[in-house]
Amino acid sequence: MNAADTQFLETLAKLNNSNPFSRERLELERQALGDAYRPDDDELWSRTPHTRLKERPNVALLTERADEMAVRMREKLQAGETFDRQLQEQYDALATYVLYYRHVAVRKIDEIAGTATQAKRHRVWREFWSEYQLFFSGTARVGHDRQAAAHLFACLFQVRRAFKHIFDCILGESLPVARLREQVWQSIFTHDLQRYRRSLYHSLRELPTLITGPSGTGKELVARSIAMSQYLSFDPEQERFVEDHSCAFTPLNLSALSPTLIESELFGHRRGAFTGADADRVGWLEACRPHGAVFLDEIGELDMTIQVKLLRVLQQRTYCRIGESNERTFAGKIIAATNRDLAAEMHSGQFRHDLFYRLCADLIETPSLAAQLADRPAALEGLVLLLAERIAPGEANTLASEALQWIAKNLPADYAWPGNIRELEQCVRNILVRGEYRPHTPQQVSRVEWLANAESGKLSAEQMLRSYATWLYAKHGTYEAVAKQMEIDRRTVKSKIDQAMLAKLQGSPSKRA
Ligand SMILES: Nc1ncnc2c1ncn2[C@@H]1O[C@H](COP(=O)(O)OP(=O)(O)OP(=O)(O)O)[C@@H](O)[C@H]1O
Repeated sequence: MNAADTQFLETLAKLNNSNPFSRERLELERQALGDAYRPDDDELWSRTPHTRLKERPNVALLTERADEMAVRMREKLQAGETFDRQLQEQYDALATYVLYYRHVAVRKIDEIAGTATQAKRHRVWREFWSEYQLFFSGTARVGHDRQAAAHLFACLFQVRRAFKHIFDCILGESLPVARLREQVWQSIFTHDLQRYRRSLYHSLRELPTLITGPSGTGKELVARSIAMSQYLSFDPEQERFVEDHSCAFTPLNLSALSPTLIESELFGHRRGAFTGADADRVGWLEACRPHGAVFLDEIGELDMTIQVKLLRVLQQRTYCRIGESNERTFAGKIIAATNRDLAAEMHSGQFRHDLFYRLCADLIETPSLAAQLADRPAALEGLVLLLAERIAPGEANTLASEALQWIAKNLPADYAWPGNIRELEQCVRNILVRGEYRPHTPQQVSRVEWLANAESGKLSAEQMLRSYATWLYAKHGTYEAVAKQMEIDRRTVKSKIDQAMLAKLQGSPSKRA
């Protein structure tokens, strides 16, 4: 093996364990390929409307070289040569890389998943297993049996799913969004993929993830990507995954529910536990599969008494149904989100310290669209085109150019997009349907739908109270601030918020429960 081979092998071992959304990854590709590296292919970390990963020449070149070197090294092993520990580890990484690209990356997810036909799954697994044996039997690799192969297959399938969800769903070419993709990957695998594969793949779900960021910046999207990318064991005897990954996500919008309902939805209840509980009910924590996640949207809304119970779930993984005393164990992952300043709420006594710190073990922040465009104004073009592909696939190019022209002509260059990507999506949709878009700023909605009604004397005292409370809430963002201004109690404010009006004020569709 010459110096170039040694350098390639060393770098590829690092690359095999690196975060594909990091800048480090591009640097490693550059090192591994040397003069052959194509600098014009520098976009792995940010998907553009014109780039797809499999078309990247650098990846194709790397795969080709890795393939060729893996076969050479395998022949040496078969001829009786032995590798020292370091070389053996590098060979393991090289073989893993090759197995991924030959058997997993080239497959569509539903060719491998639990939903695939038995015949398809059988073929994919058998091909993987037989090449795994070719690479590893007779080597010093620890545990090169069927179970070890099944575990590696499961990990590589997880990598495939995570990559697809993050790369395809979290759009944006700016640096803040590139960092977001990198963070999401770390939430799934940590920063050390090798350690994850070795020992963390089952226990990492015990760490909750907290996603913060303004409304409409993709917090739910991020939560879904994490939930759908959890580890699933592969059973080599049955030749199938233990579960279907597609039903792993359970979202719960806490702001739309009363405290009693939240408690019952989350923990379940026993028949007769409270008025109206006329049958036993399984809560979301109980229904969540071990590889799944419960997503608690608007965690800042959680009542203090439920915060205590949730803390117990996070610390001890246990909870009780309402009206029961026997403890049950929660098997999945908790993902929470908020667009409020949870640290400030903790300091003002509205959110428990212990729960806050527990949730912060893994923190992700979604950037506002304004921050993305400040970093890279041209990112708007790519986003509009990708959103247009989602909205009207057959008309994406024409719709995107119509939308971009309309935006350039009618909105100020520094328009802040207060509803973020959700608003941009709505703008593109409106332009498709009506050929124009009218931003729903708080001032406009208030003038058109509320003050105008008040001026014409149409509102009852109750409607007036609800509208005013909602309008203030949209401005201030907390019940406390509204309560203080209106000189009424926080709970009354909460009960008066009109969700439909709030959604309009925030430029977003009404929340579902
Ligand atoms: N980075 C992104 N890439 C692609 N789509 C995005 C992105 N961010 C947001 N969106 C889209 O914007 C819409 C709103 O996203 P989502 O519901 O995840 O936002 P959110 O931050 O959870 O909002 P809220 O705080 O109001 O619940 C969705 O249609 C989502 O697909």
